[in-house]
Amino acid sequence: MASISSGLCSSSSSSNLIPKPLSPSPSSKIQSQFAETLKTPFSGFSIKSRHIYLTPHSVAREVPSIAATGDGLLPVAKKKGLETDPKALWERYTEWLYQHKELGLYLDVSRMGFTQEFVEEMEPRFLKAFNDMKELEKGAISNPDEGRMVGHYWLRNPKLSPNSFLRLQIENTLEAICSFSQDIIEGKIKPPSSPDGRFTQILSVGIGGSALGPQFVAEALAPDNPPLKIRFIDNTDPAGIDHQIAQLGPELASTLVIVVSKSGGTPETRNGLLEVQKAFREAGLNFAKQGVAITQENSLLDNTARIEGWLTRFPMFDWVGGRTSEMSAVGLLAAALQGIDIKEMLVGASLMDEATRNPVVKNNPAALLALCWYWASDGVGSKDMVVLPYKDSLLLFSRYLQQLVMESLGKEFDLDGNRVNQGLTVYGNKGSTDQHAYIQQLREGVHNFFATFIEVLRDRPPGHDWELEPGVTCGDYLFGMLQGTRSALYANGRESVTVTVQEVTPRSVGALIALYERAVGIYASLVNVNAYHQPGVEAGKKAAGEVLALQKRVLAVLNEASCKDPVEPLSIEQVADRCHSPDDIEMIYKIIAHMAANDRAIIAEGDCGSPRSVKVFLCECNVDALYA
Ligand SMILES: O=P(O)(O)OC[C@H]1O[C@](O)(CO)[C@@H](O)[C@@H]1O
Repeated sequence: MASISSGLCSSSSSSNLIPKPLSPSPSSKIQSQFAETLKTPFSGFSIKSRHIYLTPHSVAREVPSIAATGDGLLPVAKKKGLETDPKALWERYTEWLYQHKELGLYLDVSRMGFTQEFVEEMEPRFLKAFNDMKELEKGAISNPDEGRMVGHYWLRNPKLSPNSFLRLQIENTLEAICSFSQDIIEGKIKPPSSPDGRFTQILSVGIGGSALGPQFVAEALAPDNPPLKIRFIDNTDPAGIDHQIAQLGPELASTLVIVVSKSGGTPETRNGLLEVQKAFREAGLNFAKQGVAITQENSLLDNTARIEGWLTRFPMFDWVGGRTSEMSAVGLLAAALQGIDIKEMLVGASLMDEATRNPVVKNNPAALLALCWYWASDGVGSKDMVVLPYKDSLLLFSRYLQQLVMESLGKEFDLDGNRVNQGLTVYGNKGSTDQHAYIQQLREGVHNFFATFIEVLRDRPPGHDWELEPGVTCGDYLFGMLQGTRSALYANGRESVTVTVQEVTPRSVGALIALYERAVGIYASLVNVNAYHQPGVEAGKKAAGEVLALQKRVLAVLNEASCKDPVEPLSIEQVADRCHSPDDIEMIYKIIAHMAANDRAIIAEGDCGSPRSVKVFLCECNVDALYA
């Protein structure tokens, strides 16, 4: 059982990786049966020969090298211009391996096929990118469309802030997060009607950048028995919301609800809040005494929380974007309440920030990543990035990166107004689980990706490992799967990057976040797009608003017909005409089908499968609405 790190806001050594008790090893009989079932390791891909052949009674034998095999597919790598000679590959590996000693982090780009000429050609662009990042950190308006500074780097090093006002804001907020979480954990701030007088659960309501970071960090770092457990409402799916509330059950009384929205007006988050407030009312609880808001000053949410007298409010700064907000109150409050050492996260990020300011590409891990992305995708997103963390606790890293990378880089226009339709597609779950899902296609199918392996060297807390067959632990298999997949992909011409950390700790997670934040910033400069706005999301939001406005008109028309005596069922065409929206007929049909599926409309004739035959009226006539 892992215990929580004692000083959640201390910057001393972490970690939540307190050794778990040793689980008893299976009896020797079970062990040998188990070993039998594992006789053919790595059967999911074709590494039939390797230097060390992992069988239950392994004997090192002379076999062809992993790098040089992959089922004899080496020529494919060669044809694709990739280095294939094992010695030359080793040379390339050692020459390009980036190491951050203090963080224990490595970046291996040797399995990307970029050439020296390419690196040299990219030099001027990198010079510009480094300069852009420097200006950004100094407080330039690096998000020109929104007229905003971009300051997530200041969050982990407030001294860098362009003025002392911002610096104080950051420091005070951190201070407030630490003392508030301490008070909650120690029971100094209590829920009003909980029997044992302590908050036990967090319900975090937010979406996108206001959810993905906290979700990733909770999964990666929360101890097995955190002081407060966390749940998320990150959608406007009523069934999903009901599920979260039902799971809390009577613990709703000891749930701290954190509502997170930078803008304070995101509809999904507002809906989540209203649903949760309803659940509180129904349970006879006072929401305000258990509610916390994280939002920009004077936003709708901020004003609501202030007027209703919520427990407290934390600021979200104008100059921090949602997808880079993990080190702001958005990520830190939830993490601290779960007993995660947030100062260690900040130290990790700050160390990485320092390293990624290095103006020499080879010595700058974020620049190296950006170089690889550019190389693999021709600087136009022609290949996808598949992120494969080989560690269960990092499962959500790929989802987190998906927003960070795709919302930042996926842009129609560049900074000069040219239509470029830029982007870099990111997906992935975790290894070796994905070995048994989609890696088949990665190795042999359409070649439209490059991979990023995330490797964690420490399998388990020290002293807890055991050999499930002679000389081999469970973690060795995970390691073998990663290395084997990397080799097998490469042998078939599929490039990859490997990021290695020693352990999953607050420090390494902070560093990983900072590494990718900077890589995105640099890459955006390389391809000349604004990484810090998201105009494309607005189109969908606007269209959603229009659908809801149309639904109100449909309801009014149907209500009028349904209040007649006798009730007048209407065809879809009639509804569209009466709404003065004949061109929206398809949407009107969908609105009606949705209402019918939710018992709010009655299909009098026909069925939803044949739209033209449908005649519809409402379940109830709303007389008040007639005169509204
Ligand atoms: O924190 P907010 O303002 O609720 O926004 C949530 C998310 O919505 C977006 O603005 C996109 O719609 C993201 O960029 C952001 O992370």
